Amino acid sequence: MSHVAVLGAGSWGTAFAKVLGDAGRDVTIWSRRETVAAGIRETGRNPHYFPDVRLPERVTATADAGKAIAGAEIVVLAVPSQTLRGNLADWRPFLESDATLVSLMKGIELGTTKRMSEVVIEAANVPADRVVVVSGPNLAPEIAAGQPAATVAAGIDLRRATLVQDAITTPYMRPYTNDDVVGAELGGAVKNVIALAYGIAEAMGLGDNIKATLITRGLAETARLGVALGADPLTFAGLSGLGDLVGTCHSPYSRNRTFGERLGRGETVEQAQAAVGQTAEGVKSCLAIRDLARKNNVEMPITEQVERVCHEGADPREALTILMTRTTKAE
Ligand SMILES: NC(=O)c1ccc[n+]([C@@H]2O[C@H](COP(=O)([O-])OP(=O)(O)OC[C@H]3O[C@@H](n4cnc5c(N)ncnc54)[C@H](O)[C@@H]3O)[C@@H](O)[C@H]2O)c1
Ligand SMILES: O=P(O)(O)OC[C@H](O)CO
Repeated sequence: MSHVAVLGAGSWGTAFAKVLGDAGRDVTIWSRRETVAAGIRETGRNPHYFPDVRLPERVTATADAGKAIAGAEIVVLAVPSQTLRGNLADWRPFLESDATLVSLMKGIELGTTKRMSEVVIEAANVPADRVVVVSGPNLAPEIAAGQPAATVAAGIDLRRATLVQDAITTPYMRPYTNDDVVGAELGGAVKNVIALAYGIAEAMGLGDNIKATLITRGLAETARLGVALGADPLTFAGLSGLGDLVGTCHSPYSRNRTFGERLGRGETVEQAQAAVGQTAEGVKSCLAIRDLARKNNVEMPITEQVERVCHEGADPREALTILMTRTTKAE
């Protein structure tokens, strides 16, 4: 069996490589920083992200993308959404002609408003059936610690979705297949925006009623956009929809929720980014999702207000007032 390449040695790339290794796959992680790659090779741990987590012996690392990708039948993409296109331009020459490309990203590209699988198809110049999206309630620190979790491997080619499902099945990870790529990707991208709103609400000392409302109405606007783009509405009731939304909003591990809490305490986006350190996709994606919704004449009031708070300096209290005083309507 050929090895799996995991491109990106951040929080999720590292935890996902551990899952693959525990499922019996030989894994090569590509890290941008040679120090991180050397740390993984020499200590069997990612010194920057999970210094206390021992990676399986089958997992190694390199800072040479060509070496990581050559011969891999599965190539896992685990970089920030906004850098993916540029990264793929560099990696494309090394891809095997039948490799399955797995997207772990939960974002929408700024400017183009494209989903990550669309970016992969374009930038790697591969047909849509070669892309599988993995998305679900998958907080990396829990998974790195071996806590049980489930996820979705979504692809239009069931054979490839099943290939990925098999490659990540372990006693602590239970993956389901799904053919709704659009629904899986939108659930993952929009939940980050709603988690920002949830974090803001938490920091403002708002009660459980309104936080439950944010989750429920957040899912409603996610599904509205999804249906307009051809997703199956039922996908939003599944792991990559409601599951991920609830997991992210509730978890102190969530970078998006934490980022929102900092904004809700009055920090600027720059201060919150410096404190969180890692990728909080919703901060940039809220702009792209808002634009995508407007293009498709879909109302996304929570996303609109998160964008105003993140990028237009709006006061969260004013944003809440706007949401609460919208024209009343049927559910
Ligand atoms: N962490 C999680 O729990 C989790 C779970 C599911 C999905 N995701 C998604 O996975 C994706 C990656 O997130 P993460 O948690 O690994 O983020 P992270 O911030 O922990 O890691 C990002 C990695 O990308 C690298 N990177 C940054 N800029 C780069 C560039 N220009 N080119 C190449 N590499 C670059 C960083 O060095 C780092 O290794 C995001 O879309 C996120 O939403 C994360
Ligand atoms: O830490 P976050 O907010 O990026 O969320 C991580 C995962 O997407 C949860 O499924």
